[in-house]
Amino acid sequence: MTLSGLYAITDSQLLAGGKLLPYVEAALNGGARLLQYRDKSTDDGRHQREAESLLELCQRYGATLIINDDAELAARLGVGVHLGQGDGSLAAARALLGGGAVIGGTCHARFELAEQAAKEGASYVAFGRFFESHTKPGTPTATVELLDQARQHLQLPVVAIGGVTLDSAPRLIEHGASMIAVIHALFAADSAAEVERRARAFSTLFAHH
Ligand SMILES: Cc1ncc(COP(=O)(O)OP(=O)(O)O)c(N)n1
Ligand SMILES: Cc1ncsc1CCOP(=O)(O)O
Ligand SMILES: [Mg+2]
Repeated sequence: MTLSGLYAITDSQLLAGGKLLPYVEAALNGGARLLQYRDKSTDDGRHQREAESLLELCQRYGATLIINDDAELAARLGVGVHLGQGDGSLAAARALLGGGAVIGGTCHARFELAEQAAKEGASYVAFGRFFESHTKPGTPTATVELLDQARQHLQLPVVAIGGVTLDSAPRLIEHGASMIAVIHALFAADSAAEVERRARAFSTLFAHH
């Protein structure tokens, strides 16, 4: 599987009212290679149902599905997981999901968290937020120097996240981000056609990398 390109992340508010599947399909049509199912509610039944539908879509498009926060749901579906600093151990997730699963870890703006994530068996590390984020304001701010440091000293693909737009993404990619994770600049759109157009524009940025 590819750990490079546009990494689309769902949002239960932006995709409410029946938009989840059509907007995600549009993002996949536009070239998103990874999809994270992120729903911060505690509705386990909905999580299970929606994640199953998203898995079916991802399989159709050859994309990789990753579940936010919940390694057990990921294990039930046989997919990957993304864990933040308070979401449980990456090593335990690796033991649960096996060697082939994509497991990502949030490292905010701290290189030593990325070194730790690598030791615990992460498949990628995520730095950010890089810019003001409507979706998750107030987290620590990362810089492109951190991306340079990761490119030089870390043997893992790097995700850049947080307020990334079509205008700001190229610089992050130039500094070594293998994936750009996006919610608002992709899914805050009036139509599925617009999501597809944006996904294609993000994906094109990776064409020469
Ligand atoms: C790709 C990616 N990077 C970072 C995050 C943030 O994870 P976390 O810090 O656990 O915050 P929540 O997303 O759980 O609110 C992410 N989800 N995905
Ligand atoms: C989940 C997360 N973690 C750090 S910033 C962020 C939100 C990313 O969403 P957006 O692309 O809308 O800023
Ligand atoms: Mg989390």
